Amino acid sequence: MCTSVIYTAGDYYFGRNLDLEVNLGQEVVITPRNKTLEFREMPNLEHHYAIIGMSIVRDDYPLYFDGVNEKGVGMAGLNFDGPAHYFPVQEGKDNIASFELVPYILAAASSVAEAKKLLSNANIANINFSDKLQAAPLHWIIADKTGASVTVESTAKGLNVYDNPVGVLTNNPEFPRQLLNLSNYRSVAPANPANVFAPNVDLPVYSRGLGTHFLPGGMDSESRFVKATFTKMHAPVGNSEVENITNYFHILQSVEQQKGLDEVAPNTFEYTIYSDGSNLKKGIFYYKTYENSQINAVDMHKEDLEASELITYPVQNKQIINQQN
Ligand SMILES: C[C@H](CCC(=O)NCC(=O)O)[C@H]1CC[C@H]2[C@@H]3[C@H](O)C[C@@H]4C[C@H](O)CC[C@]4(C)[C@H]3CC[C@]12C
Repeated sequence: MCTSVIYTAGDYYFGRNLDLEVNLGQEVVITPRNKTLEFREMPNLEHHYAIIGMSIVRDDYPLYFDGVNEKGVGMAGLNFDGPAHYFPVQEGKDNIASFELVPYILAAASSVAEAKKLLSNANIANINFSDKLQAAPLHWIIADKTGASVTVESTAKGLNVYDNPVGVLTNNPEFPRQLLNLSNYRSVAPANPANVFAPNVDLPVYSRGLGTHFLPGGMDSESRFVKATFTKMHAPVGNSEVENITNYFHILQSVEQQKGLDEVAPNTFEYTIYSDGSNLKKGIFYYKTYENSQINAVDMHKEDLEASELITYPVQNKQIINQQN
């Protein structure tokens, strides 16, 4: 499972947890402005916005899991196994393969509004990257540096672009149901609750935090959607970049999947392989991994964004303990 969140704290931060049972060997990949982006059914883009994000690279093509562009638009693909449906190539439509969607949007959209325009005539085409890399059933969240956010879902009913008022995405079920489910948690609050349950009975406030007693804590997608939304909505605003990115990772960690808790096959466990968060205005990509609790950063503006070849940084996976004596 995965969780993706946009957090507002003066600047805007966007990223995700990637939860899976296997490490696919992703790296931090920068696609500079003059790297030609090829699309199967759409014209190639020789010049476009620069992109940074987590990706694997196959045949010199960046298969982004999530990323942000230099205009402050962020996008992530999350598992949507079941409802996801891609269609045959359709005449008269903008046919985009699912694996192309992140580079297609981030290359050309400078806002969520522009992303919506790019999607207005889109058909998510059922095209595999290769025989080995078949299309993954995904849905997507797009967010920008104004805080706007949409969810993109291609189901048997067609392509839906939903406004996302909470700026959070996890996995199934379809987005409108995830949103409606939040109503079940209207009474969850940071403060201890008043006794409206049985006002004539003495119900002692025996613990701090009773307002969150019914906050879900499961690994499942609905639970993570509720918990990440609640945590984000009440996250403090920091006074510095370091404070903000620290807060951001705490939001993601509220729905971290620890090893051993989510068995997806006998003795095989999904866990949070990495968490990342980018400052959408500054183009700085931060990440940590399950093994490495340190926050690492790659600043896209420290690279030659006019270049024409992909730039990659290996993920730092080694835990470095700050030995104090
Ligand atoms: C499985 C994860 C989503 C995390 C998640 O929700 N996990 C588990 C679950 O809930 O079941 C998705 C996110 C991005 C996806 C990858 C990207 O879309 C890029 C690429 C696209 C190709 O069509 C398939 C492979 C490949 C490399 C995808 C494999 C599946 C990934 C890694």
